[in-house]
Amino acid sequence: MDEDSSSISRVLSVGPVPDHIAFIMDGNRRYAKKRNLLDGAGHRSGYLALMNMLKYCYELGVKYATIYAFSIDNFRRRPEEVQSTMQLILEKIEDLIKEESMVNQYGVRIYFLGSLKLLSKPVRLAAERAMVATSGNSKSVLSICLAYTSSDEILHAVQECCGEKWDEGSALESKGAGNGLVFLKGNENGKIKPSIVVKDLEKHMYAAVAPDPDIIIRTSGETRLSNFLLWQSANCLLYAPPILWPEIGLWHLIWAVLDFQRNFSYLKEKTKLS
Ligand SMILES: CC(C)=CCC/C(C)=C/CC/C(C)=C/COP(=O)(O)OP(=O)(O)O
Repeated sequence: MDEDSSSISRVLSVGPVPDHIAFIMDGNRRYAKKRNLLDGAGHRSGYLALMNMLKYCYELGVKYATIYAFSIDNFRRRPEEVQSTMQLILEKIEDLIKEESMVNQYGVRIYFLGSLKLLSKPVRLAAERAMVATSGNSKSVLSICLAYTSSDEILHAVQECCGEKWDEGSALESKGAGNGLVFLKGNENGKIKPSIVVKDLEKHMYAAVAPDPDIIIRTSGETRLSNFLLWQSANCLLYAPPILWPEIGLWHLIWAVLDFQRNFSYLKEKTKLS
C-alpha cells in the first residue's frame, strides 16, 4: 500500500469499518474484449485487481473477504473456456499460497466454499492444499466461492441438517427414548414438520466460516446477485460501480465503505432485529 492509500485508510478507520466485504468480479472477458485481448488476459488482469483489492481491505481492517470465483452455472460455458478458466484458477491458487503479504503480513486463512466435488482432481487438491497451508492463520479470512451457487448451498445445508436430526433421532431411539422420527412433530392436523430452526440450517452453510457480509460489491454496473450469498445478504448493502472488474481500484472501495458508514446505525439495528 502506498502512502496516500495508507492515509486514506487511517481516515476511514476512524468510523466503523465493515467486518466482511464480498465481491462479484464481473466483466473480465469484457475487459479483454475492450482491449482486443484473449479472455484469459482479462482473467489474469482480474487476479491482479483482486490482489490489490484484498490488500486494501485487510489494510483497512476488514477481516473477512469473500469472492465469487466460479459459479456452478459457469460450468455451462464452452468446454474449452471452462477448461482454460479452471487452468488459470489452479495456477492462481498456487500463486496465492506463495503470496508473502497474504500469508504472513495479513495472516490470511483461505477457505473454498462450494460443491468442491464438481472440480477436477488437480483443482480440488490445490484448494485443499491452500486450506491446509493457511489453517494456522487467523488474522484475516478469504473465502473463495468455487463451484458455488446459493441454491446449492441452501440445498446442501437442508440435507445436512435433516441428516443430523435423523441421526439424533436414531440415537435416542436406540436408547429407547422414542422413535427415529423424533425431530418430526405432528401438528393439529396430524401433519408432520421437522423441528429445524434457522441456526440449525446456518451451521451447515458453506459460508458459516464468516459473519454475513456488510457489503457486496459487484462490478460492471449489474445489480443482480446471480445466486451469490442469497441467504447471507438479507441486510447487506449492494454497491455496483459501472466499471469492469480489472478496473476496480481503491476509490471504489472507499466509496462503498463511506456508504456503509452513512448507513451504519440503520444496518446494525436491522441486524439486531433479524
Ligand atoms: C485465486 C483465484 C481463485 C483467483 C480468481 C481469478 C479470477 C479473477 C477469476 C474470475 C473468474 C470469473 C468467471 C469471473 C467473471 O468474469 P467473466 O469471465 O464472467 O467476464 P464477463 O462478465 O465479462 O463475461
